[in-house]
Amino acid sequence: MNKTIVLASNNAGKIKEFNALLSDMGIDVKPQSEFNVEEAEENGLSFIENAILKARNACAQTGLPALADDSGIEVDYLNGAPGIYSARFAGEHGNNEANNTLLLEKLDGVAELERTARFHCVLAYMRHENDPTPKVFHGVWEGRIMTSNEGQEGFGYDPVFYVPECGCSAASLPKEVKNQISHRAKALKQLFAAFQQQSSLL
Ligand SMILES: O=c1nc[nH]c2c1ncn2[C@H]1C[C@H](O)[C@@H](COP(=O)(O)OP(=O)(O)OP(=O)(O)O)O1
Ligand SMILES: [Mg+2]
Repeated sequence: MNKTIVLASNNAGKIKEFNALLSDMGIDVKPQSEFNVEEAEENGLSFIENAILKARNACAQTGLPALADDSGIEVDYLNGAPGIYSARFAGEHGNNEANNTLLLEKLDGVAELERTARFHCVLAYMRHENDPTPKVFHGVWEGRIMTSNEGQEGFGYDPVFYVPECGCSAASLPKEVKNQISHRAKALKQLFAAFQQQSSLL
């Protein structure tokens, strides 16, 4: 398995995690910035649609197979928000600090049991632009929203995401631990199993 796959993401935090996880699997992934891929418009109405849009866009602009990740956090008290809009919850795309502050504000005074939330990671893998059967994988990580920021590791909502199985925030976990148990790790394990079962995918 030594073929190049384009990673259809511009998120530095995600790219780091993919590099760590996929190099363990012997897969060579290159971020789309190396091919000057212009970002896709994420106008789908689900993680699945957005992941496919991003993968197809990267295939079209590189002629290579592509893997995209659309992910976000679903908060029960907010009826599932921010969901697919997680990256722009507070308005400006990718302003993690503002997103976390807004989320803490919206849950101000809400009791622990009502603060349940989960991360979703949907991966879409496409062999080429017109691939009629994109492979889609979905990982979920259950937790709840903290009452303040904690921890320096990770990215995005990690400082406000409490991981019950570890008793701390996701941003307090060493990256090796997060990369074993996260939504992204779970989806990638499925992808890897599919690659092993069906080598014609690569
Ligand atoms: O493990 C995670 N730990 C913390 N936060 C996370 C995680 N995984 C996703 N997230 C958050 C970041 C962003 O607010 C949104 C993803 O948005 P999403 O559109 O998929 O990514 P993005 O625009 O940052 O980069 P790109 O589309 O180029 O891959 O969910
Ligand atoms: Mg995005």
